[in-house]
Amino acid sequence: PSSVDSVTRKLQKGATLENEKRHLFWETQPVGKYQDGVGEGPIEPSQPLSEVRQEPYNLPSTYEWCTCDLTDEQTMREVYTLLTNNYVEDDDNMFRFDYSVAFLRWALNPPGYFPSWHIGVRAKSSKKLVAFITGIPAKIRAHETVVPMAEINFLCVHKKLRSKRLAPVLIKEVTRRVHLEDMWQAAYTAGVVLPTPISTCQYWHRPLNPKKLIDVGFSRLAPRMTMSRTIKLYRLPDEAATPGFRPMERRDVAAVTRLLQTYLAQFQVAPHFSEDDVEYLLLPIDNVINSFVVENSESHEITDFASFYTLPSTIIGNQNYSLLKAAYSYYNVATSTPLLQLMSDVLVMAKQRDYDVFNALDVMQNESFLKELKFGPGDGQLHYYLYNYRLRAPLKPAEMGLVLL
Ligand SMILES: CNCCCN(C)c1ncc(F)c(N2CC(C(=O)NCc3cnc4ccccn34)C2)n1
Repeated sequence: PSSVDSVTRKLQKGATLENEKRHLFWETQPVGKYQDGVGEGPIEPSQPLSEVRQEPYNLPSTYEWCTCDLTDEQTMREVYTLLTNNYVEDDDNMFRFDYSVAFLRWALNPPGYFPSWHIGVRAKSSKKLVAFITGIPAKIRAHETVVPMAEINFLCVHKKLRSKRLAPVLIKEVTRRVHLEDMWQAAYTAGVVLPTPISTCQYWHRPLNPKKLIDVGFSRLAPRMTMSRTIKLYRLPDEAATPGFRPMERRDVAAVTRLLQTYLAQFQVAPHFSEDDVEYLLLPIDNVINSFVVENSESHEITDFASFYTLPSTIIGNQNYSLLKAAYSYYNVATSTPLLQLMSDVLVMAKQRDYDVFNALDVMQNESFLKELKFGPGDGQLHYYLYNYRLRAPLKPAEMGLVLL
């Protein structure tokens, strides 16, 4: 009936209006388009620190800035509660990310982090945390240049405060605080299209518990397939196949760092990991980060590395299940074991640890194993962005060596 059409039209108008406002903000930022002949590098010059705006940007009068000390239990609880109730949902509002407290502490307090880059907005009266945005320092290589950047993440505005134009203020405030630390570039990802993606990647999903995924609507029974046939299709061995495949330990840090640096050198954009970064970021913390190595039984050499991070999702409004336990492929290096076999062993590890699904982006060499290991393409695209840094041309997913959390 025509009333439905007008509702749909209004919704679509809302979305495009949202998109219009979004572009109005981003056109004021140094996130320029690709221009033939213009070289690679910063779009705007850095400023003397004296010229950086000293005072925070203005908020609506009933709100105030705060810095969230994530080493404080109470503050971490407030951040967790804001995100688990108001952070990214899928387009059909069936799932919402449920980043855990342990994950947030790991992800946001790496060596050399700046407490001032963990930014919150509170209601002055109730002191309730209603918005959040974070930055962490990272060395990112773009082609042959290693650039100190801020990795921006966890931009979240409480559902009740949407369309109050808070997001642009949060982005400007984190940019100001990054400038105060004499850093002028940033990297971020988003499921939405903004000016100007440096790469657009595709999510792929490998069911581990296909019955639950179908019950909660994450995936659908394929045509002409029964549930029992589907369960059999995705069955995995009980043990890893590769001799010497085991969880990573502290003694492996130097070898894993060498493996990663050599491997990541082939990608046009990639993190520049030090041993300290590897020790902090890749040693196993159950239900946060799991990592594995292959140790050659004769030479005791570390020849391969694989890792995934844990990011559950709240299942919104399902009677039987409340949580989707998802593993996300992180960094994987295969120099002796075929990548296909290494990733098959990682799937076995995730299944052993009761994950429901294993997600991977089509970045790095992931394309080479996705179909054979029975991943299916997701509907989620992830767009990568650099702030104030122009590349010569956008990257194919296989040229992207950076995975953000
Ligand atoms: C720096 N941050 C980027 C990573 C945040 N990540 C993991 C993310 N960013 C956008 C996505 F599109 C996405 N997808 C994983 C695929 C997926 O599993 N889609 C179904 C689903 C299950 N749970 C949720 C929660 C929110 C959105 C979709 N969900 C799509 N992942």
